[in-house]
Amino acid sequence: MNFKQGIVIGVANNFVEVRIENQIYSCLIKGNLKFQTAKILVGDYVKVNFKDDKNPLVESILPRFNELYRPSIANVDQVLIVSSLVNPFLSSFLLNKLLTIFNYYHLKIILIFTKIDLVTKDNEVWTKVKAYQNLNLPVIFISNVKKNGIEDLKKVFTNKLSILTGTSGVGKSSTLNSLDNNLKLWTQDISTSLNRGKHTTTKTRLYFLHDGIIADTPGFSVFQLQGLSSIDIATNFPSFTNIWQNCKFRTCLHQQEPECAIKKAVANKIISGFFYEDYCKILIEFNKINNLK
Ligand SMILES: Nc1nc2c(ncn2[C@@H]2O[C@H](COP(=O)(O)OP(=O)(O)OP(=O)(O)O)[C@@H](O)[C@H]2O)c(=O)[nH]1
Ligand SMILES: [Zn+2]
Repeated sequence: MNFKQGIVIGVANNFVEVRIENQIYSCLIKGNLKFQTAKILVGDYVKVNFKDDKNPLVESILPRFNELYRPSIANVDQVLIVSSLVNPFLSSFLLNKLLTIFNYYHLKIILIFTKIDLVTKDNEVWTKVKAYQNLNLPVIFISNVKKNGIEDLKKVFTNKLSILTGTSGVGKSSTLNSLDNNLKLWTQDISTSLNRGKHTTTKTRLYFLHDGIIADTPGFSVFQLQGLSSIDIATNFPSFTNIWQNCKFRTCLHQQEPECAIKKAVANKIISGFFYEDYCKILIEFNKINNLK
């Protein structure tokens, strides 16, 4: 038997692309794996059988340590959330949604603020940025124009599988290019090297640069907190951590309930007002979508 282990970097209808020792192979999937409920995901470690040189065959999936849906991806070490400070102006509403969902998944989060070259010292964005710095998450400021902060960024994703996410126009592609300006070139090489005719790969794809892996996952920008309950939002919202536990009721949604520790912390400015305002808006939106009210 000639087995090798690799990581799935792209999934198509009837085959997957697997990276094994710096090489990319398109592999067929063993029949019984196709019908399993736990389908192969990007990020999966798989065992590939090379007994037939032309058609390497994925024999089994190794156990996952986590998995996300929409986009589907397995074995994620950390999430890099990219937000621009200006152009477009930092959207705390979107950022807070992303933080809520990733807190819920217990993922390590790193905040990346781009376009620092466009922001003056007296810009009002700094008030919000300070509030994010108080969340005790790693924060990296970068400029893709002046190439500031890029070395710091390289360090955080070394030896990790990181998801890069953020809304349109915040500078995700520019950031990937700052990390490695050959990236675009050789990702094109990969897709043209697969001569299996027309195929539709899912949008999630892994890129290897320096000593890390980055997943490009456009799907997160439109997420609507699927899969979470209102209590999940109330307990995973950024800046509420370690405070909501003091609410009188375990099911407190921090609205009209008596003895709410979150509302008290907002009144005492321990939690910044904009966090609570965003939270209320997100809850209203969530209830509308779920037809609860
Ligand atoms: N001044 C300045 N402009 C930047 C910076 N980063 C990105 N930009 C510009 O912002 C615009 C959007 O950047 P992209 O990298 O395409 O953003 P994106 O997040 O990949 O956008 P989508 O592909 O739509 O998701 C481009 O015009 C970039 O040149 C930065 O650090 N400073
Ligand atoms: Zn409460």
